[in-house]
Amino acid sequence: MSFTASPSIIRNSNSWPKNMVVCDMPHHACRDSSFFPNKGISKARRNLQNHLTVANVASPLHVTAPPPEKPPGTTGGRQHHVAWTSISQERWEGELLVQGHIPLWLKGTYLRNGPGMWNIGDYNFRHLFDGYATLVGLYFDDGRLIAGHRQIESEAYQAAKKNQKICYREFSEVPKAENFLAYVGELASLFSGASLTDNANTGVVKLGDGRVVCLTETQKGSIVVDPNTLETIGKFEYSDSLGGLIHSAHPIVTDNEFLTLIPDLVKSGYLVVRMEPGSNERKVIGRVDCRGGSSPGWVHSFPVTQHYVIVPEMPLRYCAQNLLRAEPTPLYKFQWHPESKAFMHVMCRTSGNIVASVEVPLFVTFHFINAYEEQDEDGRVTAVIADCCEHNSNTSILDKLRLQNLRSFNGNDVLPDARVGRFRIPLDGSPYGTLEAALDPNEHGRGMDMCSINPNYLGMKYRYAYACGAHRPCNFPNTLTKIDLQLKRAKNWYEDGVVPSEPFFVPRPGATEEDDGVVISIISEKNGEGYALVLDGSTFEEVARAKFPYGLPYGLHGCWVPKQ
Ligand SMILES: CC(=O)/C=C/C=C(C)/C=C/C1=C(C)CCCC1(C)C
Ligand SMILES: CC(/C=C/C=O)=C\C=C\C=O
Ligand SMILES: [Fe+2]
Repeated sequence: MSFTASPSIIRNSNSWPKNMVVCDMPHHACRDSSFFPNKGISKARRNLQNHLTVANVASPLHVTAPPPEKPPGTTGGRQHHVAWTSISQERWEGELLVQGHIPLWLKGTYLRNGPGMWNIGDYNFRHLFDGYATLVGLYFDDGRLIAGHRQIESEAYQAAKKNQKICYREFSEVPKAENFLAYVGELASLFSGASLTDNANTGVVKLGDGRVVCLTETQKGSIVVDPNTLETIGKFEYSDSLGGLIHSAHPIVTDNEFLTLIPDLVKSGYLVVRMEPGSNERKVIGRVDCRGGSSPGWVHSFPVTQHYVIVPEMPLRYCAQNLLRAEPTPLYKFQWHPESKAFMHVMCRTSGNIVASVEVPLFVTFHFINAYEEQDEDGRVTAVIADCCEHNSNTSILDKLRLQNLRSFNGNDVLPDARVGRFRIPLDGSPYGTLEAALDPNEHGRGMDMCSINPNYLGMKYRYAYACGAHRPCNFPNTLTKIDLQLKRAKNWYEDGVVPSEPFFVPRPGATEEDDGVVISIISEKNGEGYALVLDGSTFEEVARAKFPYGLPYGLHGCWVPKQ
């Protein structure tokens, strides 16, 4: 990854760089993405690269830029937190002033995706997950940090800008009948998936072949981006004929493979599929038939072990009627079916055989943290352990993420309790698995979501997880927490009024300790500002922070692209 600031940033450290590629127009004024010719940004990148090569600086060169003029977001006349305020420029890029010391080994780009724009013109979206995708990049090199963000040019976003209205079905928003009929043609488009969004606002992954793809829950919302310029390159087209309209928002991605689950809404089940680096073709490993209900459970994410893919069957199930509704229900496109029970299925990665399928206590989760195989003294695998951010089987968390709720915090503690839910799935043929808190949830303020681990421990016995916890009273997870699953303790980072995004762990190259690395998060502050934060993965103390010239909206998931 290369730095991407203009040379004027370096020469002129006290003023807004003249040739920085900035749009401080309100987003609805930026209707045409050709407004920003790519030529400028590439030239700036080349110039800075040349500068770095010649100067080979070890200490950061600073720029302080004035915040773009932006009307604060308001709810009923009251200014609301910048975390829940739409980004006001389509893109920005510049070097940040670093306080503290970014480790010199940290060379690469942290990319973070999320729904950063929650309105089109005067129309305000309802739910956090509805927003159009904003991709943020933090480029680390030589202790310096260049940051940028850019809107992802999905068809849904482009159509909304052009027509000044929603044209595709988002998480909760549905276009008014005349809009989408006019836009995509006929009603059949609903069933073919043509009216579903491709707004890739949930996560971003680096495939083994180097391609970087932004994702959401719709398959058509797989969009290839350039990690250097944050530019939208185009659709990631799956070349197989597996069909299906949706998939897990969180595939398991390593240098060797891409694994995901494709829910089958017709014959209630899931296809477990695998794609090789360099390929666009997913191949079926196996199929799981659901044991409860006529519809599969929502699979936002799933875990793997060394030998198995774990397929969760959550009683919060996709609901065909709700998919077709024009107005959102309290559970959006889903329905809670406690009578259908909850199950965990374990599939062998190589044969596709189901080696265990057990009933488990009811649960609600977005995010699995990790899983591993438990062995007895003789090294025989006796069970699978799978950990997740579990919302005490309370579905109300989905509705708590409505923007109106997030924007109206008045000091009352309204965040439902959550925990690290640990499933134990026996492999001896027993019909039941267990689900218990892996540590006392008070250790992390009974808030728990947006987790990461050391990626070298994926599918293996592990000790540490990083996540967002709670410092109560709050209405959203507002701390960063390091969970020690061995000692059953948590260490928490908190500052008054902050909304931190997912703490993302980057291991130090060559490290032998699991927590030897850094944790990166992007913080939105109550005064409308924000900064990138780097914590030591081991001590969980701050090592550096770098203020943005503007506060960023909340974001969801990220990935690390090491410098080549
Ligand atoms: C941002 C996030 O975490 C989740 C986003 C989920 C989305 C966009 C879900 C979209 C869907 C539709 C538009 C119709 C089909 C069902 C479903 C996958 C929920
Ligand atoms: C931000 C979130 C839950 C927070 C609750 O405590 C869930 C995000 C899910 C999508 O990625
Ligand atoms: Fe997620």
